Amino acid sequence: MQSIDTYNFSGKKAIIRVDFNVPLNEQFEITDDTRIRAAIPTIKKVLDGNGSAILMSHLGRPKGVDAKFSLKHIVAHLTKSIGVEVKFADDCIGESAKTMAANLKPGEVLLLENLRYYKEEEKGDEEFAKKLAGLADLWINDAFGTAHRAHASTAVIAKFFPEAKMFGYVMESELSSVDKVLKDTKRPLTAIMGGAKVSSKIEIIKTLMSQVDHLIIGGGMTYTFVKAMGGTIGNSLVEDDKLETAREILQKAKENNVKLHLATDALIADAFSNDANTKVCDVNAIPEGWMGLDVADATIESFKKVIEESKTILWNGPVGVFEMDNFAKGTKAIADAIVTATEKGAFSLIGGGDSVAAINKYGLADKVSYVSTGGGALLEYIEGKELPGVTAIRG
Ligand SMILES: Nc1ncnc2c1ncn2[C@@H]1O[C@H](COP(=O)(O)OP(=O)(O)OP(=O)(O)O)[C@@H](O)[C@H]1O
Ligand SMILES: O=C(O)[C@H](O)COP(=O)(O)O
Repeated sequence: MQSIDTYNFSGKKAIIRVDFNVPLNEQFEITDDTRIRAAIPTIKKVLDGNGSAILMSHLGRPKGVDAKFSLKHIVAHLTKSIGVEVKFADDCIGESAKTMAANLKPGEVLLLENLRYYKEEEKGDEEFAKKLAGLADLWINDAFGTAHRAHASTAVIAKFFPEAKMFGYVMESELSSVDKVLKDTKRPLTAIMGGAKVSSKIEIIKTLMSQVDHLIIGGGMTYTFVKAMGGTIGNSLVEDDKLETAREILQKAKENNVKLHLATDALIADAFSNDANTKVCDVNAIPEGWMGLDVADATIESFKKVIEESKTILWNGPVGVFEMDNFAKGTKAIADAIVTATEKGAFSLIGGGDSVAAINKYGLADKVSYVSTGGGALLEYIEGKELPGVTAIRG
């Protein structure tokens, strides 16, 4: 396996798979550039070694060519972040990309247009991968956020670079940070799972039950558990077809001696709006027409205590609708408690688009041990699944 630290990039063109799938607002401005900032050291390493960098990524889930998903929206921001003018090819394969790549000089950077404008990317098409590979001398995979996808640019392309493929620094640090949580765990290990994607996350909770000491359930996830235990949840978010899974998890917690912490009180609202009427009530007794949108004070206190006594912390998913100021208190309190634990020596790992957005919003990203660029990829890696983007390099 080649290493980015020792490879001689001089005069070479590196095609780097990055994950620049960043959130954009209506004006196409980047609202969280964590993924771009993370990729800079890899790009600079190539440039400083007298090589040139061809960057390729997807953005969103376009169905064919769609200007809304063009990577041209990030060119200016990227130029500023790298400190080198980024050239842009309005196609990722074809004549323009080929010519621009061929003319690229050492120290220069070229960004290719959205890979997902071609359905061949997600299909893992070999011919498409070959065309991408033809632009460069070596392949660096630095797209941890997309490492769980077996796509042309994340995995299939590897076969065209048997002797010249390597991880970038994002991949290296993501894998070693997660490995640290999984293998070298200081206990107690606490996982905090919140957010809204109950069905995709409840399965990973099942796996986590054999790894964690404490499991804190927050956010929209709460109400599927409360209902499974016979509580009344009003109009709160719930996934009825996961009630049985929730019961299995409760049972597994008992068997594995995992301390499962569920909210006891909730801040409820009569509409999904920052202006809704609110009140605090017992989490098991939410009236019809009301929904739980944040944890309330008693829960915050008990969650805080568990977090602050933990030695390893994994956080995925906010515990309330933190985008609305009136329902952000719980998520802010969790972030603060994680910072306190980290200051006391705990290792804290934060992953998932909205959890990372929350930690950035509160200016606390530098005060936790590791902020992951992965959402789904991080969860799949923790679950113990093989990531195609990792296998493509490591074999
Ligand atoms: N009680 C709740 N009811 C409804 N939505 C909630 C509740 N609590 C949190 N949420 C919402 O959950 C969303 C985030 O959920 P999500 O599962 O996507 O987490 P994430 O951190 O982005 O992880 P990933 O990137 O892996 O998807 C936020 O938009 C937040 O408003
Ligand atoms: O945001 C992500 O999780 C990655 O960029 C992967 O995106 P995808 O879920 O559309 O494949």
